[in-house]
Order: sequence, then C-alpha cells, then structure tokens
Amino acid sequence: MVSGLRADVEFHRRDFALRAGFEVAPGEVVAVLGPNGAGKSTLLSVLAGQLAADRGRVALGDAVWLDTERGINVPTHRRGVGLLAQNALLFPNLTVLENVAFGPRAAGVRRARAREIAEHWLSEVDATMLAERRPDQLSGGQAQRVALARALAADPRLLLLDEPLAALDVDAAPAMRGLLHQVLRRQDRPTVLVTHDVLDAIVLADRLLVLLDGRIVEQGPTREVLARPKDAFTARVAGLNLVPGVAVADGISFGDSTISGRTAEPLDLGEAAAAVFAPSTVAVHREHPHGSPRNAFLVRLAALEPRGDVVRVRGVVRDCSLAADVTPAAVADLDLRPDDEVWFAVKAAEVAIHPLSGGSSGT
Ligand SMILES: Nc1ncnc2c1ncn2[C@@H]1O[C@H](COP(=O)(O)OP(=O)(O)OP(=O)(O)O)[C@@H](O)[C@H]1O
Repeated sequence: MVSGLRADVEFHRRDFALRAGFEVAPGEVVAVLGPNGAGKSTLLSVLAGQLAADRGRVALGDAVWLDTERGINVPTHRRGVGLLAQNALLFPNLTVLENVAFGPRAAGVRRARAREIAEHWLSEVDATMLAERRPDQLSGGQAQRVALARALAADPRLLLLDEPLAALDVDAAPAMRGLLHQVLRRQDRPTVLVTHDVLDAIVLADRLLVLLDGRIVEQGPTREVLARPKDAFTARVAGLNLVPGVAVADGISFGDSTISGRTAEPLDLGEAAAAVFAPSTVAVHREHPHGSPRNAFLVRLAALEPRGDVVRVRGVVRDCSLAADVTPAAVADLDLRPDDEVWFAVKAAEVAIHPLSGGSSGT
C-alpha cells in the first residue's frame, strides 16, 4: 500500500533551528529549495531518522516513524527510506547488478528473485548494459543511474533525493534529470527532492517548498510559487526580479515612487504587495529614459555576470537587488562598470503585481 508523508518537526542546534511542517502525497514529488545552510540536509536527515528531532511527528500513512510525545523514534533501517545522494556511493567491490540486488537481498529476498528485481530496475534506468561492471568503471552519470536503480530496487516507502544532480557535469545532468523525470512519474511513493537548482524543481517537482533559515517561507505548486514569489530568495532563484512594497492604484509604492504593473488578482490598497518582472524585460540607460510608460529606477551597479548570450547586470536600489539581461554589445556601448549609477527601465506591461500576504506558513 502506498502512503503519504506527514511531517511536523523541530530540530535545534546551537545556533540553528529547523521548524517545518508539510505533507507529501503518494506519487507526489516535493522539491525543497533553499540557500546554503537553510536546513535542507538537516530536514532530510530528520525524515530518514539519522538525526533525532527535538519535537514533532513524522508518519508515513499509518506508520508513525517519530512521535516525540509518545517516545517513538523508528531507526533509519526500519523506516524503508530510499536515499539518492549527490554521490552514488556504490559498494566498490560489488558489480552493478550486485549493488542493485543488495537491497532486496538484505530484505531476505532469494538470490534469483533479487537478480530479477535488479535487472528490472537496471532496465528502468537504462543501465542494463552496465550490469557486470564495477563502480570504478562507470562515469558519474552512469553511477548515479545505478544508484537510483539501487534505491528503487529496495522498494522504499519514501524516496529522498539529496541534490542528485549536483555532482554531475553539464553533459550528464540533463540526461539524469530527464531519466529522473521519467522514473518519478511512474511511481507512486512520496518523494522529497532537495535541490539548489530551480530547474530541478520545475522539471521534477509537483510542489515546491522554500526553506530559509530553517523555516518554510513558501510552499505550493511549483509553477505558482515561482510565478509569484513572495520573498527575494525565491524570486532570485526563479530568475525574476521582485520588489516588495505596498499596493496602490495600478501598482505598488516603492520608496517615494510608484512601480506600475498589471495586477493578476484583486488587491486591497495599502496591503503588502510585490512587483515581479523578468531580467530580460529590463533595459539599461545612462540617462533617465523617456517615452512609453516605463518604470525607471536609478540603481548602483553591483556586478556584471556573463550568462550565455547575455550579460546579467545586477544593480541595487534602496536595498533591493535587481537584475537586467542585456547584450554584451550594450554593456560595451554603455561602458557599464560596477559602482556606476544607471537607470533600469521596465514597461508597466511587463510587471506583474502580486499580493504578499497570507498563504505561506510552514504548515
Ligand atoms: N554536523 C553539524 N554540526 C553542526 N552544525 C551543523 C552540522 N551540519 C549542519 N550544520 C549547520 O546547520 C545549519 C543547517 O545546515 P544544513 O546542512 O541542513 O543546510 P543545507 O540547506 O542542507 O545547506 P547546503 O545547501 O549547504 O547543503 C547550518 O547552519 C549548518 O552550518
């Protein structure tokens, strides 16, 4: 029987506290996104039972894994958790097939049946031809495919993916991401995916949970959260600019000026709201721009970063960091350098105004 995960946990370290409450339905993939030190690995370790929470409850369907009030703390090896980490961590002395058959064998499955299970999962991850190799004869991407097969062959009740693509090179990561997408949509256990990469969340996850300083600051369907981020971290990883302010007619107030935009949903004047727009919609000028209805901000340039065909120009205005994507030719023409003061301009039609209040608690 497949069951959903319910977790509501607190974990304290000397100068860090994790407090997170969330659910993952059977077959659902929830991505946990957050900056370094946000508590993502700590959260996975608490779910897996490698770290004992100070307070809380973790249950998979009717099976209670942790309940601090009732003194329940099921050890890791009895939780039935499948973990795919950044590195494949295969047993070096076993062949690929033996690695994948290891979980079923450890669970008491007979040798011939364990071999069939391993062959099935190797085929699922497109690694049948690697069966007789040893881990040191595999590329990083191949090893990670085998590690995924090994995790699934053990028939875990919960799948935990801890930055599964982070150690792969730029060629191997897209293939592994595609494979994970295929495999995850065909299975019905709950999955928690920890990632730094918003693309993983977009491609692999049904829902996104953003963790900052040990707290869930946003959660919801991935695209919704990314389309209307409520805090600056989410906006940055979503690749969007987000300016927080207060709703006024046609936009938000920002300092002593107004940012005009389109409202996607009704807003009460005076409520907390944000202006959200893509870096590609921002034009950079040396002089205050005139003409069509534009929002213009005088920013101090912080950084210039090459990003494929464009240069991402980062500027700061009133403690708010904004990005503009411009061509290398424009950077040269404008002679942009860090610390310069320039104008960022964006048409009102490109700016989406979203309410900031409500709907983002950790439960
Ligand atoms: N073994 C440890 N002992 C003490 N503090 C730790 C330990 N591991 C992590 N921390 C601290 O706990 C907090 C949460 O760390 P955690 O590794 O869970 O974050 P993370 O979101 O996974 O970060 P990263 O993306 O860098 O892996 C951080 O402040 C970190 O410095």
